[in-house]
Amino acid sequence: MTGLRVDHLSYAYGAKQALNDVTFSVEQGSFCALLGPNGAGKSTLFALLTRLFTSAQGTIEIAGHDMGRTPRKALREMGVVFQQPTLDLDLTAQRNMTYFAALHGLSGKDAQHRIDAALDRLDMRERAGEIVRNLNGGHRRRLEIARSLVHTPKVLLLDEPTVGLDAAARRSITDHVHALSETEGLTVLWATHLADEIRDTDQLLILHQGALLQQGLTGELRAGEPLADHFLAMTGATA
Ligand SMILES: Nc1ncnc2c1ncn2[C@@H]1O[C@H](COP(=O)(O)OP(=O)(O)OP(=O)(O)O)[C@@H](O)[C@H]1O
Repeated sequence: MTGLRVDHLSYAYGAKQALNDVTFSVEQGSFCALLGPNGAGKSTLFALLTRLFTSAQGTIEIAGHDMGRTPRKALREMGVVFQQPTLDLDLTAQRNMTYFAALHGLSGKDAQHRIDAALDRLDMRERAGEIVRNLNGGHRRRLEIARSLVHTPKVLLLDEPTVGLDAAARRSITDHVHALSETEGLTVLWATHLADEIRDTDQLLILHQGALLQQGLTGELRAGEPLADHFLAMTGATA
């Protein structure tokens, strides 16, 4: 089954073509990395996938639901972690989770059960009572990922989720999210410009100047070359 399907998607800001006829699909339970240099069109793609923007050209399907025809069903199956953090720093981790659950119509014991499970998945349960301002950057990011899973989506989208984190926190978060796709069947789209966050067994999309230059299994695409070198050869940009 397909977790995420994008078909002939294009988008322009006035005369500036930001995405040009992008087509790809990600199987349910797969981890797919979207690698592109600054300005490649990653954020534009995320804005379209999350329906912040709409486009008359192309279609998007989330867990079998067409975003244009049945947006609510499609969005219900989606968890999103945006590049800019959106936690309330003055509330506890728990309150941030409860608030988000309520936005999804979840309350009471059912909500708490889901919150506990989501915090457990990211090893954050013991920090539930802490004020977010007192958490380090890595723990805040893990909390945001836990929060995005409260309504048990089938597809998780993350837009450069490790920006600003140190190497250890980056490693921990990439490991956690890889584990979510492996053990829980979550479909993951992970946008990054950092080649070291990507594994040979991940599906890879290389986006450059709004177009997909390559897609396939990372290990096969890089064919023995370090991924950063392969990316440089494809795009002229460092990763
Ligand atoms: N509001 C806008 N008006 C005009 N052009 C824009 C606008 N937003 C983005 N662009 C252009 O569209 C292209 C794609 O931008 P986008 O932000 O999607 O890239 P990105 O891969 O997410 O880059 P970054 O990693 O820097 O966020 C870039 O050339 C950018 O300059």
